[in-house]
Amino acid sequence: MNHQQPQNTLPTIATLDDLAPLANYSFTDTLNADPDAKADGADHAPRQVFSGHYVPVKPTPIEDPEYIAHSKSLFRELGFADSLARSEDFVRMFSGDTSQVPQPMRGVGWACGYALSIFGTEYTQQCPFQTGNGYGDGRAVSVLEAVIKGQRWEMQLKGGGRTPYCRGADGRAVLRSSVREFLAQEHMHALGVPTSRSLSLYVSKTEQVRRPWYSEGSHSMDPDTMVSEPVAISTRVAPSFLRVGQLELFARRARKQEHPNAMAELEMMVLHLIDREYADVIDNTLSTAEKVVMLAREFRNRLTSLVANWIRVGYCQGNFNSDNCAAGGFTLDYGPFGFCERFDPQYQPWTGGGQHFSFLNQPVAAERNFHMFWTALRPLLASDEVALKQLDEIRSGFAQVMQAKLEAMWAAKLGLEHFNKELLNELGGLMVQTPVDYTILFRELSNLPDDIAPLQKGFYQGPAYQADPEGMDQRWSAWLTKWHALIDSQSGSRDEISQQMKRVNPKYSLREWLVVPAYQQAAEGNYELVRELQEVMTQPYAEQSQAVEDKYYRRKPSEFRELGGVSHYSCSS
Ligand SMILES: Nc1ncnc2c1ncn2[C@@H]1O[C@H](COP(=O)(O)OP(=O)(O)OP(=O)(O)O)[C@@H](O)[C@H]1O
Ligand SMILES: [Mg+2]
Repeated sequence: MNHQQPQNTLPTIATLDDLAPLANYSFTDTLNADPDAKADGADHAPRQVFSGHYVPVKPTPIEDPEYIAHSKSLFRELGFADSLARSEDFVRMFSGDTSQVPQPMRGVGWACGYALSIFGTEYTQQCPFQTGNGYGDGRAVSVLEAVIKGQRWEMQLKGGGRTPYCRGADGRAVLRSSVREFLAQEHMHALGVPTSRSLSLYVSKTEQVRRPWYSEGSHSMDPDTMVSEPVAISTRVAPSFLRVGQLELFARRARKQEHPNAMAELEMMVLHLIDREYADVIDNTLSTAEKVVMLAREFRNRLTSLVANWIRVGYCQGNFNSDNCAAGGFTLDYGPFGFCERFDPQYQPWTGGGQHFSFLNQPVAAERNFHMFWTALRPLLASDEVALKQLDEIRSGFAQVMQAKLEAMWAAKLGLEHFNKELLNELGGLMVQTPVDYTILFRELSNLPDDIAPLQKGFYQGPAYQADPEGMDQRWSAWLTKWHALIDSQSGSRDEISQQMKRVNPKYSLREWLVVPAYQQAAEGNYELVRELQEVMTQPYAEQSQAVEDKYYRRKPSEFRELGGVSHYSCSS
């Protein structure tokens, strides 16, 4: 993804009519539609989809939409005027009513099927038909592909109504989860982590749906009540929304020879992925076999960088299944995510997620997804032994590349030119035992403090610390002395090292207890806090004002510990 777009060009798109001529639908124009689909896109009941890459679907608009927010930085990058976000026809389209879009935009969008693997194991039980033919975008509907300033973007409504993949659910996203996803995507972008982006967020003033959730003050792991929540549509934007699970679906069909076109559909999908996400690094004139090998190498490169970045900023995806793993190597699906506060290698905010998807296990989870990706590509190289061997070597080298990226990341977080295993392990032990606030600790270290007093701002003081505070403080001091000795042996000045550390250790992270009041107030029609969080969290490395620091640069208050809906949550849909 291109994250370094010029920020200062004047807006050129002030109306939907300005945007319309840029529409260019490569996905639906080059790939296969489901032959059983309805041409008018009125395809809103669960059913099996046996072949084809997509189903044409008309989104279902939310009732009485109201503007909450748009991403000013994405608007700037796209050359959209800010006023567009509140204009009538833009609001209509991005709250799901595509019946009046100006041509050559199309009123019918599309949804895609995908397969699911959890931690490297294929599943079909989640499909209502037990075949895998009913699983895919159940509430995500793409409504536009456009080439803007030379770059192709796809725009997808989340919560845009039922599709054939809805599995009997309502096709909606509630305001709570939409606010979280909207804020998190732009926060991650500002953190320098590749991600789908947020375009806009609209809520319905009248339409609500019921969801299981936590009663006030509940410490239950699972939701203990049902609540009515307003529905919302957030639009997310990315070069494509192709997932590892999507390749898997076509590879499974090819492997089982489910229909005569299955292998051809797999190859089309893979070549389309290369066009959409890898055109800048994979030469279009190469043979398919050469392209596939390069794709695997480049995806390995992106995926390992991505996960190292997640750990750098304290992000836990929570449910890193292959269907939540974008084949372009960026973050996708901000449902069960969370940012680590009290450091715990096994931090996992999603109650349904399991330890295998916990914070520091994400490199292993990524390797499982990469394994499924590799499995899906292999059939395409069946007749080319040399290419197959290259592909297999890329697969087997994953752990080594991942390790190298992690070591470089930890070294950078500590301002070191070289990774030092012993130093990191000692620090890790202290971080767990104390325990510390992940963000605050590294940010305070970035000031290269002479003693541990500033670090104590991030101490939660658990039982081990309380049992022997002086002993623990001494261990921290001893560690700090060792670290300082390494820092001082390096070439850069202290000031340079500090500045560099502050570029990799954010000051602000999207703490869940700060997001909760924002979506609660939004449900009452007050969007101030959502917009304030958007401001603060899109400049996560900046010091910002004293008032912002006092409010947002804080350990998690103890009253939120183990609180349902704050410290943990069931899949937030
Ligand atoms: N309310 C709903 N109606 C229809 N389908 C749903 C609903 N909630 C989730 N799904 C579907 O269930 C599957 C698993 O849900 P998950 O929480 O991973 O996805 P999501 O957050 O909706 O989607 P995405 O991965 O597109 O961000 C997805 O395929 C999703 O489309
Ligand atoms: Mg998902």
